[in-house]
Amino acid sequence: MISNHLLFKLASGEVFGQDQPIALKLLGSERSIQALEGVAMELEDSLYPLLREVSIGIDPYVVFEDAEWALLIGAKPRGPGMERSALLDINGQIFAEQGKALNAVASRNVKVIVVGNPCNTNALICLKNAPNIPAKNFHALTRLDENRAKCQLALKAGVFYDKVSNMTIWGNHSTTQVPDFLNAKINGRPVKEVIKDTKWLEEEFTKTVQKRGGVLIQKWGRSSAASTAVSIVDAIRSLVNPTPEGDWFSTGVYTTGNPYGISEDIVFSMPCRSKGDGDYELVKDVAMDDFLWERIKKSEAELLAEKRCVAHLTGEGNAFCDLPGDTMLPGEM
Ligand SMILES: NC(=O)c1ccc[n+]([C@@H]2O[C@H](COP(=O)([O-])OP(=O)(O)OC[C@H]3O[C@@H](n4cnc5c(N)ncnc54)[C@H](O)[C@@H]3O)[C@@H](O)[C@H]2O)c1
Repeated sequence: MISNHLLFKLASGEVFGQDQPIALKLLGSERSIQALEGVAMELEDSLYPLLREVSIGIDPYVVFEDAEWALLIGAKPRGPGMERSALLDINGQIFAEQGKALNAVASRNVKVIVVGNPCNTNALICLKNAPNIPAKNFHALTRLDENRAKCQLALKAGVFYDKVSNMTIWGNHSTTQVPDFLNAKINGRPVKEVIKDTKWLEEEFTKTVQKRGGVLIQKWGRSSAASTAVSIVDAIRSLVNPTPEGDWFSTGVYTTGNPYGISEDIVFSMPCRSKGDGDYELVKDVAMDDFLWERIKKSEAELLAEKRCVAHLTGEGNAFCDLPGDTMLPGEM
């Protein structure tokens, strides 16, 4: 569903620019190969001037050859009654295999955006299986959460979305994620100066962002494929265009040497900036208070537990699953 929205945006030039020809290599599974053929036919029939190649396959070692960008979306949804630990294992295996394939055949400078859930831990599994590609090149998509948070703040303040900046999502792409209203700005002013309703900020806002995907599924009977595709476009564009002065974006990145004291060796969403060269730097001077830090620690604890649960897939010994409660993905209720 997500890919079907995204592919047409990629082919149109709205992501990498109108002067950038593009080759799309689509990885499917045995079950989805017919659907893939259908999508490829639709892409061909759209006569996009920038689209120079569409190829499909089910072997990541073939499909990922020389890839410059790997958008890892395919994964299994959590079925009724399935434990989060089971989902971590089933989908983790997909990302271990894809990490190995990227390591073997992709461009050495490939940028990887993991969308399939649980995306932070899948990204960690993927990068651990790709030791010859810099860990910095791997992202877990938390941009949809950022966009949802901006939308809620704009609605509450009665301003247009583009007036909301400096929006960080900290942590895991799950219901422990932390949308940061301490550092976000509206019209360049701290959110708390513009929205005086602290109770709303502390209680309603965070909950609304965390559960937005689940509410959407309940209403529409399917997940947020279109807005997720838009957020993948935003995530890529943030890496290939310079970040506006003073602003930043959120993305799940590998923690190594972060100034905030967040555990090393996990994939954690944090504020980042880019020069527009595909790379990024952490924003290192974001303010913390107890309320923010307490919630960040909860998301960190969840990610550390997820990591222990997939140790067999990251090459770190035997897995031990002690997940703190059965937290949800944002698309679940
Ligand atoms: N990070 C985010 O913000 C975010 C937001 C929404 C959804 N998601 C996640 O994105 C994923 C995809 O969502 P969707 O709505 O497009 O689901 P979908 O079920 O419509 O599509 C998933 C596709 O993946 C394919 N697939 C399964 N295993 C595969 C494998 N090993 N290799 C290649 N392809 C494989 C399936 O055949 C299917 O076509 C889910 O895991 C969902 O939870 C993440």
